[in-house]
Amino acid sequence: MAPTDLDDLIHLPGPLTEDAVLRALQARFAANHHYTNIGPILLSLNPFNDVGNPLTLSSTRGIPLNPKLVRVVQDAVRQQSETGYPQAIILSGGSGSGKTYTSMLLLRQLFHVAGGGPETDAFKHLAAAFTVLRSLGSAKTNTNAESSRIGHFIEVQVTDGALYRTKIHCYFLNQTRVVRPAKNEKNYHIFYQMLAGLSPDERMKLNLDNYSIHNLNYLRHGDTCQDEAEDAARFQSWKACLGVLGIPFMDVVRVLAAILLLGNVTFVDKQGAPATEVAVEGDAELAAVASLLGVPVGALCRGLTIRTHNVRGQLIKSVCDANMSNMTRDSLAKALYCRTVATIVRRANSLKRLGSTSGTLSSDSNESVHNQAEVASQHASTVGTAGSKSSKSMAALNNAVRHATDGFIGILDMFGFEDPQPSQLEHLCINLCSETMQHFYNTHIFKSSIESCREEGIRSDVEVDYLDNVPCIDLVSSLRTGLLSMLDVECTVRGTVESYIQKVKVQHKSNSRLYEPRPLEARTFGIHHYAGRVVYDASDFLDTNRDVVPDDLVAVFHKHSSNFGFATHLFGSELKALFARDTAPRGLSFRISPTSHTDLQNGDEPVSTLTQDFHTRLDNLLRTLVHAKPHFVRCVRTNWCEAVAQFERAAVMQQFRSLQVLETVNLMAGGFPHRFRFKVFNARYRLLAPFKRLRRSDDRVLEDSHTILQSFALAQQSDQAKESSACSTSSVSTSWATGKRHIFLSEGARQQLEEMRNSKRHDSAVLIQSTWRGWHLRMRWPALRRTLEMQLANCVTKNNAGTASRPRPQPIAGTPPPDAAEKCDHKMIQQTCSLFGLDLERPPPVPPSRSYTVTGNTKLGYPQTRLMKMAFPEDGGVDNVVLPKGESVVVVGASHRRGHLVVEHSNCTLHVPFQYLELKATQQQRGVSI
Ligand SMILES: Nc1ncnc2c1ncn2[C@@H]1O[C@H](COP(=O)(O)OP(=O)(O)OP(=O)(O)O)[C@@H](O)[C@H]1O
Repeated sequence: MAPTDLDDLIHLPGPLTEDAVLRALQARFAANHHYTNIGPILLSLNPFNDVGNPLTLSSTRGIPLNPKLVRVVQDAVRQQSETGYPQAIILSGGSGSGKTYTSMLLLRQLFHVAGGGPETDAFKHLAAAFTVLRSLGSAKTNTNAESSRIGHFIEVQVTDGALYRTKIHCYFLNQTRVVRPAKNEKNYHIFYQMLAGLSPDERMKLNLDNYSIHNLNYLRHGDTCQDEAEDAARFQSWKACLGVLGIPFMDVVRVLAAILLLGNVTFVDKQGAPATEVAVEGDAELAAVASLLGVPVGALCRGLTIRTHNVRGQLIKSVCDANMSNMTRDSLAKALYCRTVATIVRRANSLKRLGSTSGTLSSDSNESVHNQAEVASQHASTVGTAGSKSSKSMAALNNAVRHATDGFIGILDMFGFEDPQPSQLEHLCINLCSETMQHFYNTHIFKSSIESCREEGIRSDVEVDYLDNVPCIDLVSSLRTGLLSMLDVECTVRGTVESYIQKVKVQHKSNSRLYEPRPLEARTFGIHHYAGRVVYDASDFLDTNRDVVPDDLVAVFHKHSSNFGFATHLFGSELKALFARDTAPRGLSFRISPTSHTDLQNGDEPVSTLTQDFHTRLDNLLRTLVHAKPHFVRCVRTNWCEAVAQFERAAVMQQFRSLQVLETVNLMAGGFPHRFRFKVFNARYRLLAPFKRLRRSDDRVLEDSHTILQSFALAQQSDQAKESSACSTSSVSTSWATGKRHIFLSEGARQQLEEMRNSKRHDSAVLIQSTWRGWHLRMRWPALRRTLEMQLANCVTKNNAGTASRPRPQPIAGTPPPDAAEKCDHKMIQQTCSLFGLDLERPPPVPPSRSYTVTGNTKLGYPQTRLMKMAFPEDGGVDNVVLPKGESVVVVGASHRRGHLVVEHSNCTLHVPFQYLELKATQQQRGVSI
């Protein structure tokens, strides 16, 4: 087999080595095959030939979908429908490896299969939400010009076979970027798009008429290159999409403009003045920010520079120094930004049931809806027989129904692993997330299969040695001694960065995952991650982790002093908690990121830190994922510089090692990566065994499993005999093993079983369909034949009269050409004919003419009296017998000529086409009702 045809790496011939895998993939890449399977896992290579795509649902419209991506979606939809279990398509890989690109294609396909396609309101709504969120949540980084800085999980809920609703869960927004984009990187795309796309009038209203990327502090310190035309176009579609979501455009841009202008407000310590005063540089900008946020400028200035302290119950006010004031200003900018994003996500998710506009599952999945009900009823019946109390079984039934119908299909596109210089606390969180996803993959693919083989005494031919990244996750996030927990403690005791680093080094001095980078610096440490080493600069760790805005500042947005409802709404929960008591402000600190109202009721301290919050979100995500069936898509970038179609072996190899591609190929080709409970195995594959040999009772499941496997082995032997001449060199195992509770299957065996199952189901479907079609056609044949004869007779008459020749039969308009795959196989036709005793060579016999006619709901026998609708024959007739128009004639029966009736008139017998004769209901001609 040519390497380019090798679409599953488990069939790689010869010894499985890193070099062989790389060579095969490079050959496929050169032939434009960017997707390759490793059993059920999909490996995607990013060719970078669409850099510059805004990566929204709309911008990926014209991209042809690879069949392998279609398969991933179809599998997820089918499995969700068959089992009722939620499904999660998990995309992983480093930054720039193509996760977002692929997730957009998958989401489009998911709508195509389960959501009624791109014309539904649900799709348009989600597409609009994505366009809005992409601009707000993506930015140019050193490695990716369209890097997602929000991790998201898109949940598509499917109920009763129809898409019920979509939900976007966003995890963690990189806040520091809003106020301090790293060197050569950019702030969030929306700011650049806004500056390029606002009309002069809008710019004036937003006080931005004299500003550009080059004089706005939050933008000018990063990369300032811009494609204005492109940004302006993106801004127009962003604006339109806000409208689709029903979010007032002016409200959002007022906040964004205020953030940009806040960056130009700088507090400096007054020279020679008492330490209690700071001066403002950028009064005009401060006034503009206040007017944009609808608050008095004095109140805003006080909110930024004055802090209330609660000293043993006594409230004391103090003036902050310039440094503190500038930090508060940055906190406000971050809070405004991430709360605006959160509000938009909430708004996008608030669409309730999608009503008539939602699509239904395609025919492939309709069958599955039926299966869901079956699964539910199976749950119910088991519970019903076992449970004693009816209420219990009712609850179980409800649960089962909910379980069967409330599943979702999710697409997870989290941030990719990255190593910017310097790496900050938020990068540590992003890399922890990446580590956690890698651990999830390891557990699902390697750990669970290796451990269950060991538990049930199954020996596999290959020993898979994978790298477990638990030590690294423990180092960062273990409950007491993890770096993040220690950081929380340091924030509580008001420690310093140096003391924090010192404590970390002492605590983890023997941990090989932690290392000291060279040259030695007091504020840095290095971590050996699964995807490489990263040096972190902890200078801002404590402040970033505290993540607070003082209540003095939040209080400014209370509706008493603010006339801009949107800004008040952004701090809604905090304002409610703050003004629930008489004194406000009273020295509280709130989180920069939005906090729920319930969390705020717990006391006067901020409920969590940035890293605790991140942890909680990650935990929630994992809780969702462990209940779902995962479908992994592993993304790999083919070079580090976003060059089109360039396969750099070193870059790919590095990612292969971190993603453990070779280990995965080894396991899939030679191990037992799949296991089924006996009952589940039987339910899925029993159609492969002879029906009569199966016991189909609960206590004989093992016996039935063996029977099925025997049939499978026989089929394998006959296949092998056929293929022996092909002399395949693939080393893929097609073996299985029976354990104590499970049947263990190699990937090769699973693929063969699935192939046989599909072909059996296909053959059976063809048999049923052809049988039914045969029966149906025979039932219609008499009428069909009469019509055809009539048409023939008419044509012949016209031909004889020298008029137009018989027209060629035309295809029925709109009928697609027959699909080759749908053609009945000849063997099947033979089987059907022999089943019904039909002769293959001759058409079915034409049934005799009926001895009655049907009018309305009445059967009327012969003879009948009818009226001539027009003269017959029109040309005078052979014996000069003419039936004039309006003449009453006696019809004695149906003619042997199709479509004609026999009329007795003046001792002559005439065969008259029935359209010449009108049936008149008379007293004498009463028929039988049918
Ligand atoms: N299959 C593909 N074909 C063509 N271009 C692609 C493909 N996949 C990705 N790209 C391009 O590569 C770049 C990086 O892709 P993308 O942003 O999806 O990566 P990512 O893994 O989501 O990165 P991050 O984790 O930083 O968000 C984008 O410019 C995208 O247009």
